[in-house]
Amino acid sequence: MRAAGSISPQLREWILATARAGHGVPEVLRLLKEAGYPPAQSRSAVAEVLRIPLSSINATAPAGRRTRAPAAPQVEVDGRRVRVSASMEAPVVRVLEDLLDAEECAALIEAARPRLDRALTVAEDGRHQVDERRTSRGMFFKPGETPLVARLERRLAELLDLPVEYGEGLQVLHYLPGQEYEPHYDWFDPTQPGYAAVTAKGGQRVASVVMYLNTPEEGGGTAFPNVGLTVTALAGSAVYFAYEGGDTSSLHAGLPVTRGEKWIATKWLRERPLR
Ligand SMILES: O=C(O)CCC(=O)C(=O)O
Ligand SMILES: [Fe+2]
Repeated sequence: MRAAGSISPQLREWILATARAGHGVPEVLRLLKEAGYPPAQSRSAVAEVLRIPLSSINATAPAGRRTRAPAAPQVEVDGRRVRVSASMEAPVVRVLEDLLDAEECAALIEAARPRLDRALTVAEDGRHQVDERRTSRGMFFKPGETPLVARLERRLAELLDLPVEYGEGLQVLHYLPGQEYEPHYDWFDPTQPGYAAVTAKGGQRVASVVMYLNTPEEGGGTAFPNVGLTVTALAGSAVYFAYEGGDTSSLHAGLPVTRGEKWIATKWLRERPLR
């Protein structure tokens, strides 16, 4: 192990510049490994330079669970056939057809509609905040709040091979023309001061499922700008994507709705049980 203070000025500068350029800790570590630095040394250097607890980036910390990506061509879950119509590996993306039926989509929208509020994001200090990057309105269901929510949670658990306790409460978002969700990552940035608080229960997020509850007349797809992919918002279908914390290829956005409206339900999955 390297003693504190023995990091060369060049390495210190490089770590700072790379983190400031928007690369997450795992990406910084990957680049260091590529450049030939021993992993343990890299971890302690990154922890010291970025002033984050070594335990939050230590590879020896108990590894949490991951989701299983649904396999093409189709998966039988909850008595239905979910078709996997497109797959990508970097980032891990699956486009899922017929995950929800029309009645389920309509029932979720109607249950959410009276409870919509300005959608919040998680601030750097871990608190929820109103954010200009996210202009939609939304609400959260409590885990298992209604029989329909509970059934969807079980369906997703079976589909992704991850028990329901690893899932955050289902979120429903509503976008009107002009509203969007600008490019962002769903994983929590370990370099942010609020990281310990948001991950204290459940740990890091490992995957997301964005379910389309209606088909917008125009616009409103989910874009992955780093890989040039846009998934069309089609009622009843969904996009699943997984990321090891810091996977910058998972950058994604809810594109502006240009005509009509857009309703989605999002499920975020954690590496450890939340309850
Ligand atoms: O609206 C979308 O298509 C994307 C939503 C999203 O990224 C999220 O809820 O985290
Ligand atoms: Fe997202």
